[in-house]
Amino acid sequence: MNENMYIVRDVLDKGRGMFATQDIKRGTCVISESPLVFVGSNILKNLQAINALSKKNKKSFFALSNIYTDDELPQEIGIIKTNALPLGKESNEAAAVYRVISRINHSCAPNVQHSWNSITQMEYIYAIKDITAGSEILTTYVAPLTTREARQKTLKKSFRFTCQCRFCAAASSEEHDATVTRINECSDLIVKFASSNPRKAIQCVREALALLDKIEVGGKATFCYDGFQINAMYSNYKLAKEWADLLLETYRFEEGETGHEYGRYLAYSIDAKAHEYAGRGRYVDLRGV
Ligand SMILES: C[S@@+](CC[C@H](N)C(=O)[O-])C[C@H]1O[C@@H](n2cnc3c(N)ncnc32)[C@H](O)[C@@H]1O
Repeated sequence: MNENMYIVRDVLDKGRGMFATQDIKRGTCVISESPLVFVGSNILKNLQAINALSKKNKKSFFALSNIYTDDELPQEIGIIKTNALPLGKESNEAAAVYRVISRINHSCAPNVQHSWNSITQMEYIYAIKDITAGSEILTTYVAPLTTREARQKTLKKSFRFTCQCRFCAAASSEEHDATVTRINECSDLIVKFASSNPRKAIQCVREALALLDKIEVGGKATFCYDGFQINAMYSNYKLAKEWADLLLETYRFEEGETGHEYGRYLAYSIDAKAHEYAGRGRYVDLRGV
């Protein structure tokens, strides 16, 4: 763990939070950390897991914030509900609580992204944009490609605060909503056109990537994957290789080399034909799209 890149300190109206102590370049792993405790939907199991913690870890756990103090919940459950982060789909466990990572506050315009690695059993936090020394390190607690209303509703219900980020500010929320709505439309159009009109599908991939560049909330690797897959499917292997390289680079910036898809994407960049759908469609010239 690199303790020098950040500090955890009090922050006005948010409790504690994490701040950069130096300039951090996009793609840097800001922190990697093993969970204090794994948690799931079984309350009894959660309480037993917390009870089994070492004295030091128990102290760290009970030092975390609890926003559910008025709800007559056991303190342990309040802390879990405030601090647990979901793990990846490939994990046997649902979520985990961390001594340091659980201190990261929310923004709908985050500068870091979480990534769970089920082999190392660690959570990694990667900078998705350059972060200047002194800035707060912020992740998103909600799906970033949703409208302001939906994000605010979830944050209020689950975390009991109103986000004041630039995308929630009245002046820019309408434009941001229109952008995320269009990105989601592009996503649907890619699925619709992938098998009938691959040129149109690639156009939608490019449009979504350009819009994501504008709002910088991460999530570009998914579209790079679409670009790669469509080119591989219609036997445009030279282009597929270019998309696979872009996919690998984008994924490395978003999820790091510790991301669980990194090995698979590396294989595509070495050999675009490694994809299961490679050459499945009749050849369509996708050059110049
Ligand atoms: C996982 S904890 C984050 C660390 C917490 N601030 C602390 O003091 O330990 C989540 C809680 O932090 C606070 N929080 C996170 N992001 C916030 C934000 N953007 N504005 C206000 N409060 C925020 C809320 O109380 C939320 O329920």
